[in-house]
Amino acid sequence: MLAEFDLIRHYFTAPGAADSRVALGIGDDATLLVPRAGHELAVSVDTSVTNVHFPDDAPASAVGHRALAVAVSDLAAMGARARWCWMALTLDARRFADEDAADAWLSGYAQGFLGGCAAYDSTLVGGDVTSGTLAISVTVMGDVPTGQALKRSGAVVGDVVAVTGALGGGAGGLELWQRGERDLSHPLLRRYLLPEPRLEAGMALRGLATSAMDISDGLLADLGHIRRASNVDVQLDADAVPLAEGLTAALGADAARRAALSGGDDYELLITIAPENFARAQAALDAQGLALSAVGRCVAPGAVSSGDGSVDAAAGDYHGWQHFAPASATVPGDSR
Ligand SMILES: Nc1ncnc2c1ncn2[C@@H]1O[C@H](COP(=O)(O)OP(=O)(O)O)[C@@H](O)[C@H]1O
Ligand SMILES: Cc1ncc(C[n+]2csc(CCOP(=O)(O)OP(=O)(O)O)c2C)c(N)n1
Ligand SMILES: [Mg+2]
Repeated sequence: MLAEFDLIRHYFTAPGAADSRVALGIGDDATLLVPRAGHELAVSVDTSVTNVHFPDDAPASAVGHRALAVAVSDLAAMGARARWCWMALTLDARRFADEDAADAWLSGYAQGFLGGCAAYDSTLVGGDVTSGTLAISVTVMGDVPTGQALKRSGAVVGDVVAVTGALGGGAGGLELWQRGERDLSHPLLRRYLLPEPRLEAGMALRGLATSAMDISDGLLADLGHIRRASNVDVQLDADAVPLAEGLTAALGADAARRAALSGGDDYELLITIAPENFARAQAALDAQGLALSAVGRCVAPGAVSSGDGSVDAAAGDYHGWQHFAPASATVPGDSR
């Protein structure tokens, strides 16, 4: 096994053009960056842990891609452009004791991670390597013209609630993986293991969406964040939620609906937008080959009869992902 520093140099020195806004990159105690004038920096960190966020036996390249993509998704949700990332990698010393196995895994992982960096225009500028349970913590930094970031707090009564793409594919892919499906070209497996952050969509929605977030925990749970931050309620039309390709065929109608409403791992954008701007936003995303579907309306707090009434009766016992929920607990997705 290579020493930490050799490992970093060997696997994680990204090729490509030097980034003129990196005054000092990998190799010193800290990174020095030159922010763009007239922009705010958007910064976020997300951790991916083996057997919590991805299966232990997932292909290494997918693990690398996914760890970056889910972190970059938070920049997309802010309407920011990706710029830089830091990757803190914890490797299981026992699993990586065999040199060939370690090399195979790290090569695949680096290919997935650095491929994502190239695709999202995010330069790897630092990180950390430690031993322990396999986990990856990715910090992303992006920029957005001052005042134009899409927050969770801007929704107002009357806004349309909309989602990009289709939902349920993340949870559907996880279910298929657990059933033994291993063909990474399967659309549902791709949605789970190779999600694509909606960066271009987020940028196109600047000045149009009144609020935005990415769907990581499940639509119902994540809607709760916008409701709380914006002090609105949401009348959701659960039947209007677009289902991922092949989801109903793979899971059946009930489980497909549950996956789309509360499965999580979709990394689509959830937005609110004034009705008069909806068609313009839809056209902008259509030009990117991405659907924008209206799934509900923002209403005054309390205007819907009860917690589950804000969704519809059939969704009442659905819940979103919670890291510390006991296995038997049901947590209403739209509870505050
Ligand atoms: N350990 C922590 N310390 C400080 N802030 C945290 C911590 N964990 C989460 N947060 C903050 O709480 C908010 C919600 O976090 P999270 O649910 O992980 O958001 P997301 O789904 O966008 O990743 C974010 O603003 C995040 O920065
Ligand atoms: C092996 C495995 N089991 C279960 C899941 C489901 N899952 C784990 S974490 C999570 C929610 C998203 O992760 P979180 O750490 O909450 O991300 P954040 O909201 O901070 O972006 C989901 C749906 C999964 N992705 N992989
Ligand atoms: Mg997070």
